[in-house]
Amino acid sequence: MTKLQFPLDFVWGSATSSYQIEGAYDEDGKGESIWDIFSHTLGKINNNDTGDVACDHYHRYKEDIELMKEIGLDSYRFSISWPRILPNGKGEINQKGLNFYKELVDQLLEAGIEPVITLYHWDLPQALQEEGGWANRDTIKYFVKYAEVLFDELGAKVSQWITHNEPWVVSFLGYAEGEHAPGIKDRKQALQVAHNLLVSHGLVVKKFRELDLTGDIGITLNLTSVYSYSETDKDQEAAQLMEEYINGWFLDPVFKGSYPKKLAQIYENQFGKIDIQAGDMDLISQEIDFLGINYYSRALINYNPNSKFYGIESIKPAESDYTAMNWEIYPDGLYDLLTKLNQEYTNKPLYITENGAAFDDQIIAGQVNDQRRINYLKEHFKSVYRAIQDGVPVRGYYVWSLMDNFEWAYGYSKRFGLIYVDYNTQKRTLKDSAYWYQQVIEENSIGI
Ligand SMILES: OC[C@@H]1[C@@H](O)[C@H](O)[C@@H](O)c2[nH]c(CCc3ccccc3)c[n+]21
Repeated sequence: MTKLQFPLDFVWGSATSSYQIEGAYDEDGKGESIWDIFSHTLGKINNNDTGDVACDHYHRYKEDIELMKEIGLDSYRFSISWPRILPNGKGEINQKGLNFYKELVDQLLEAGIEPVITLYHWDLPQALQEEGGWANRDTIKYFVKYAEVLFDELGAKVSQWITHNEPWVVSFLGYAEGEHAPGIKDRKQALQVAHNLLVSHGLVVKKFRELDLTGDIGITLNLTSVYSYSETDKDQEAAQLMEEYINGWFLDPVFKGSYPKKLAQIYENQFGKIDIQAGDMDLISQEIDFLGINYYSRALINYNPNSKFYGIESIKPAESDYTAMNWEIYPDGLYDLLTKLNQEYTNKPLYITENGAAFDDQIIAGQVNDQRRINYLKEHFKSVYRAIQDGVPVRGYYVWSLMDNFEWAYGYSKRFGLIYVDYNTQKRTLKDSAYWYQQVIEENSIGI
């Protein structure tokens, strides 16, 4: 069997986020987040599931770290719950909340697992939402203060920081489509939110530099490879617009200091100007140390005059394979994305901060034979291998997710984990994919 050998220092990890796994939503002084409010609002989440208990990671973190050790992770990416640190988003620090993350980091380091912290993975303190949330430019300064508390407390121990997880989702699912917290449907407000998130990213990076911390800082964007369904001008124009909407809207400000021209003009014609202050774009596009990429699938686009979104229509080829999220399985898209990022945006190190798949996992006699997830991961690892061979500086890969968890509007109905969670008993069971991943990590290679 041929083995594809990864670079010696390649980082194999797995990722989670606070609201999706911690539970203890109102324990030890934690304040409410917008996701506590959203999930407690009937009809918003599948089966009216909530993150009140989730995987009870807040109490079971030691057991979960043992499982990370068993898999052999080099690194673990997790997010910090802002309202656990600052219950009102600003002001009084909740020491018990801070202690939880200090202990988590210490236990990870003791286990030889590198902690990578995401400062914001969607769980805004509800107290700030009541003042307008990310649509209010004041939230930016509270985010910087929150980051500073964590830099002061953990900066000496944590060497990799991510300012935001997927500002596109926060903006356009939270404030335009209304599918995510805070459930607002106002595309103009969503554009202001996107801008404020980017400014907050820039100011946190600036604060990180001022504190002269030893680690690296970057941002994680959900990105997809966009393809035109045909060579017709209309299809190609629609694909180009989708590229600007999904990828360019955040990649261009961060790496080029401006919004994508075509779509920015469409939005300005439709909504007027958003509030962009002098110096914002320079702040947003200041140097970062790495880019985090969350890749799941591609977008295949054709022009449809009846489409509700600027003539853009997504095509789902019948002959393709799909995950339980109905996302097309398209590993080549990861290779194409990585090479495009390196050629058109940045020579900085790239991390796959999320890639993974939900399938209808069944636990039978204490085992989960998730061969489809093994196949999915192997094919995507091969795409990363090809990109590295072509000189793209991909430094690491975090499987989404370490364990089954609260899948936002889908609640607990979608399982992405390497570890199966029985939510009635909270029993964890390593799936076949976890044992497969354990061997990949041990050998730092994949057999093809
Ligand atoms: O849906 C699986 C994961 C989430 O559980 C993570 O919290 C989130 O970072 C994340 N992002 C994506 C890709 C973008 C996306 C997010 C939500 C809904 C649809 C697409 C997939 N995922």
